[in-house]
Amino acid sequence: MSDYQTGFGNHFATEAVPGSLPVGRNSPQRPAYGLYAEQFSTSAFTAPRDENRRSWFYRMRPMTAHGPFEPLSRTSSPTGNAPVTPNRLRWDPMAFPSEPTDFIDGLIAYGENGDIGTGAGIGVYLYVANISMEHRAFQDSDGELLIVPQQGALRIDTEMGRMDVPPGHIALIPRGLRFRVAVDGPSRGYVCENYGSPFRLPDLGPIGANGLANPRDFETPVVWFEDVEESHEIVQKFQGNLWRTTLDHSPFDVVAWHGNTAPCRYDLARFNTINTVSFDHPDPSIFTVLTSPSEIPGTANCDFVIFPPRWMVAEDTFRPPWFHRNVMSEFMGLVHGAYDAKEGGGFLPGGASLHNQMNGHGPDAATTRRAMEATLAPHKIEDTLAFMFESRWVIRPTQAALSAPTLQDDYDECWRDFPKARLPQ
Ligand SMILES: O=C(O)Cc1cc(O)ccc1O
Ligand SMILES: [Fe+2]
Repeated sequence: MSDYQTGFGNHFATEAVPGSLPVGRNSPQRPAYGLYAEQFSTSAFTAPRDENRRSWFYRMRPMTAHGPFEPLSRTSSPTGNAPVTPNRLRWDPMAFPSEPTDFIDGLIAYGENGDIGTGAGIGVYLYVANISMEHRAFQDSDGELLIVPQQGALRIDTEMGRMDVPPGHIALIPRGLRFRVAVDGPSRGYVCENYGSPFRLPDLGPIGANGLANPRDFETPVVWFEDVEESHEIVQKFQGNLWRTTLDHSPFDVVAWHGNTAPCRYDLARFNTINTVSFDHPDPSIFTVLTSPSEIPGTANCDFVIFPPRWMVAEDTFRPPWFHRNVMSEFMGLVHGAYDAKEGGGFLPGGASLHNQMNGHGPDAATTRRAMEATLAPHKIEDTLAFMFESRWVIRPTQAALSAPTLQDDYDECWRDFPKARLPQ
């Protein structure tokens, strides 16, 4: 006969071995007996309190320690499409092209979710470019573009003004606005194409009136135009496909404008990073720069989250990101430096990783060992700038991304060799 805890949706607590459940905290530096702490999130971190669901597990081995899933012979999709892999994926940075390649030609789709037709979801791209767009402009009717340069400063000329966007900055281009990108040497970066509601600043709740990304640090260009009577190609992305037409003059001929939809840039170094000054590793939603809400409160179509340089001061805490299964799907990139969950290497500037809905991920074995052994003095994580596009829908990797030579075939190996907990006899 089993024992039970009664009630629906309570905050339950249960332990099979006395002393295995930490008291008053979630993620101590060394959980009892060498157990591993893991968060199991079945709602978005930011779901309203009444809807928020998560539990913490203390287990003998991290659930990340497994090899790739393979299709069961019975796996088939009702639509006949290839099954979406549940596997954790990681890519090395793309090489720079040897052929002349501009921003449009160098955009490579890595994943997508939702549906362009109904205006939900995101497309995720990486770009590599080595020449500027000349007599050519791009218009994305399918979504707003969040551009994250990783190498090479971009000069983005838009119908509403011009912006310089070096690595460490982001640019936000409204859906449908025409723009061209000039590069200064080999350039690489990431793009989130947002089919859903436009990105906005997150509510701050108990943080108060100030903090995270502050409105006054976003910079929208003043008007700029050119009077050029030369042929220009206009490339439009519409319902997933590229279309082209020509104009006999420059599209950048807006002489004045007013209104509240406009491009902007933001220096991520201005982000006011907030974190614990006591214990436990807070949910990464505290690092949200911008959010595109969906129709479910607190459950984003897409959150843009950064992991900037910051002080780590938490006491008796496992300081890196914890082991995690998440109802939300996470695409990550790295602008520079190293990411604190992957000290074992393999997640490189310009590279990317994808941890889709409910698939276990977290610190690699090297990071875990070091974090459990560390002396917990205040420590500044310098030279780091990772980010995440986090979405309520599974991000389906594209065929191009799955067959790219940069796809690592040994990603799962980083979660091998965790020592098993030793329970009292
Ligand atoms: O590295 C990740 O996957 C992102 C992430 C960061 C963090 O601080 C906590 C949880 C988490 O999933
Ligand atoms: Fe995660």
